[in-house]
Amino acid sequence: MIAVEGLKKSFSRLEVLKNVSCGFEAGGVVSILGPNASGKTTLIKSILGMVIPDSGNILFKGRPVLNTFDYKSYIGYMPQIGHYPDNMQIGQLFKMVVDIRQQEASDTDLLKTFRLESMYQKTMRTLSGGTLQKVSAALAFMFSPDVLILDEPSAGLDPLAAEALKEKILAERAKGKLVLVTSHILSEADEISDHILYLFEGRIEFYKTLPDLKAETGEQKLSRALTRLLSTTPC
Ligand SMILES: Nc1ncnc2c1ncn2[C@@H]1O[C@H](COP(=O)(O)OP(=O)(O)OP(=O)(O)O)[C@@H](O)[C@H]1O
Repeated sequence: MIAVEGLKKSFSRLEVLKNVSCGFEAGGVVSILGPNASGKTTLIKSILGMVIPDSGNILFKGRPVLNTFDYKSYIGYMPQIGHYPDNMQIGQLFKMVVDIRQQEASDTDLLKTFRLESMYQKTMRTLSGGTLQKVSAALAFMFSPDVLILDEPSAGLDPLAAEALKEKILAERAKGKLVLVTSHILSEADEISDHILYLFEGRIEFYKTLPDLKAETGEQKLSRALTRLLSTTPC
């Protein structure tokens, strides 16, 4: 579905992605893990065309994405922190997105689960951080995209909302969707992931299936498997 080939990106003199190559297939959840500043968000923003790499290629369904836009309609993106117009109401935001897409929402599960419809009159600047996250999540899933890219999706969500989002991710994966998730919450990654991609200082330290990772380390939990595997690498 997505191929990343020899991706390099620097911000001034800081090399953030150092020759990253990986592929992501449909029908699975890939958790992109790694310490702060290891390049996780830069990698997903490169896939989304929000960061322009210095070199390397990104292919979506076999076609290079650089300077193209169409492929983005197949991707639902939930940013780490959603930025929306301060004075816009939640209802206006959803209407605006539907108008821009010229397409009715085909998946309103999270709108209902998070009871956002009852908050349509609230303006974005009055929302709590967690409610903003719920809005971002509902938007990401709204048009039933083939690929979901979720940047620390449960950060700031209350436990029930985080659980609901996890269930939604698993339901979409069961439909054959590809879900890329960055996270620092290992228990959550343990429950939802098919693959773990671990970035360290802009390089892929490893990219393995979760069962392989556990078998290789002899551990049952992802957190312990990572500790064993990365005992010489700071987390
Ligand atoms: N637009 C930018 N300009 C300058 N530096 C940037 C920019 N975007 C990211 N960086 C730097 O690139 C490095 C990697 O950032 P990135 O957000 O990809 O890390 P991350 O692995 O997602 O981190 P975290 O786990 O903290 O979210 C950091 O040192 C960050 O400060």
